[in-house]
Amino acid sequence: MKKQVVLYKKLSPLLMARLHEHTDVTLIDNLNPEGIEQLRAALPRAHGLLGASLKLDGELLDLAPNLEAIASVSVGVDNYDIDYLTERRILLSNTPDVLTETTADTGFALILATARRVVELANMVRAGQWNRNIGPVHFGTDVHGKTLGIIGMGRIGEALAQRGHFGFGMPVIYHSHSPKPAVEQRFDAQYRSLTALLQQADFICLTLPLTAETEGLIGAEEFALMRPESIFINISRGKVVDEAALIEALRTGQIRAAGLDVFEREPLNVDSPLLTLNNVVATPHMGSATHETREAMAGCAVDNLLMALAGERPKNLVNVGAWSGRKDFGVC
Ligand SMILES: NC(=O)C1=CN([C@@H]2O[C@H](COP(=O)(O)OP(=O)(O)OC[C@H]3O[C@@H](n4cnc5c(N)ncnc54)[C@H](OP(=O)(O)O)[C@@H]3O)[C@@H](O)[C@H]2O)C=CC1
Ligand SMILES: O=CC(=O)O
Repeated sequence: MKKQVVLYKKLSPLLMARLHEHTDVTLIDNLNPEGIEQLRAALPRAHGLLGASLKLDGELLDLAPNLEAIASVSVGVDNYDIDYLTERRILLSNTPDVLTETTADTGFALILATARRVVELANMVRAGQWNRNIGPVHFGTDVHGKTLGIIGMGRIGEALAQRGHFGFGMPVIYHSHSPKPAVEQRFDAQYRSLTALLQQADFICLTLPLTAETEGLIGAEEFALMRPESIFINISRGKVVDEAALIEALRTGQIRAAGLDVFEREPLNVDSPLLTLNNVVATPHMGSATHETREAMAGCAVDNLLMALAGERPKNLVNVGAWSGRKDFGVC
């Protein structure tokens, strides 16, 4: 008998065919209230789940007594209760690496767009307001040669450092749990405390995960350490930042501008004060959103799920404790 998989994200025909070959698939193609009801109805028979952008907590997963594995089509795993999954020995996998370069490209797009006011000035042209040569009131600020500050020197942080160092001649400073000698050597980067980074960087870029430790990491006190020339970029998760404090910092000129791909609540409400500010470039959580990368992520998730359902350790296992737990209990 084939195992039952519930998909809550559409896949390409190629990946769909691959999944169908090995499993019985139920597709929930919309996560509206009706789709969530369909998901709840499908959970009791599910052995595997594959999807993204949905909070899967214990309340929902208690409906899935046969669940063996969840393959998230994302690198971030803040939508999952890892302790709960580990306790139930449900294998959680994610999709690191394949999205690193694309997400760093998005980060750099936001750096350039905010510094050079690309969106604001392009909108001015569209609105028919380009009536004479632009002057200082419309000038931006240079990117090349400025100090790039990276908070969270992991895969994406490193890819951002590569772009800044080699592409734009930017001195790189960074903050992480611990110094990274290999990164320092490669990009001539220097480790800083969080406080020193916030005070010294021209571009302050968040590339860390949302965890209990990072939630609300950047608030009023942290914005107060930045300078009026500082540009703040968030491509990690909205909840790492106190959004009200960010809005205040932008409004009062405590910082120059912000490039934001992620928000406390997504999709961002059209009434958000952020959208009234010209010095904000807001994008719709599109860090990894290219055809190539999204297909690679989905392929990676399908591989992980099929491995897990075949009793093998998925390549990108997140909760290693669930695997050792399985072995201890003789499940595999
Ligand atoms: N906007 C988008 O579309 C996308 C957003 N993302 C987000 O980016 C995040 C990072 O992805 P990725 O680079 O692959 O992950 P990595 O795990 O490779 O890197 C994360 C880094 O953050 C650092 N970190 C974690 N907690 C802290 C902390 N409290 N203080 C300082 N540093 C910390 C870690 O440091 P150390 O190594 O020292 O422990 C680690 O190096 C994802 O979790 C996701 O939330 C990812 C893809 C797309
Ligand atoms: O935000 C995207 C992710 O992959 O995580």
